Amino acid sequence: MATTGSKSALFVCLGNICRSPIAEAVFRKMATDAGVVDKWRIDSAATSTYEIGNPPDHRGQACMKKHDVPMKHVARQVTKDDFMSFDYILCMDESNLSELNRKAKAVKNSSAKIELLGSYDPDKQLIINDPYYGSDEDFEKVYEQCVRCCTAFLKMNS
Ligand SMILES: N#Cc1ccccc1-c1cc(NCCCN2CCCCC2)c2ccccc2n1
Repeated sequence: MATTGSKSALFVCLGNICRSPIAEAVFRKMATDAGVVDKWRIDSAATSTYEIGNPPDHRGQACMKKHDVPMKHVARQVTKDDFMSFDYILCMDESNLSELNRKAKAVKNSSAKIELLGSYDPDKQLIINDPYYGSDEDFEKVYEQCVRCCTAFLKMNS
């Protein structure tokens, strides 16, 4: 049950072990540092079933430790209820976006705003690419993009 003035954001990617748990953790730290985390429901999820029950990728964990951002998550797949209960569903690439819009069509009263997280990037990098087959550098790029986008998103919703 949402209280007055509360908002909610669900970060989504393909497997919910690389990009979306990083985005969730970065946003939660920013909201905490801004003193508003209690006004937010923050979570992340996958479009796929690939990694359900698994922790974040070890490369992402190493990146977040390097930046002193707490990250603790167990991968889950997005549910029909998510489309009704979150204000924002923020995803990483066009494949996530089309998959989410397809799933939303099967939900009677889907009210979430489904957007690319990259649409908030002041550097206009619209897509946050999947680092699964990539390097530590690719995870660092995901982190930097999430910092820029989450900063703008929080500012816009404060
Ligand atoms: N798919 C793709 C893909 C395409 C391009 C770049 C990355 C990926 C890619 C592949 C993954 N797991 C390997 C394939 C999984 N199996 C696919 C067939 C069904 C049974 C599961 C990922 C796992 C977690 C997070 C991101 C991932 N991303």
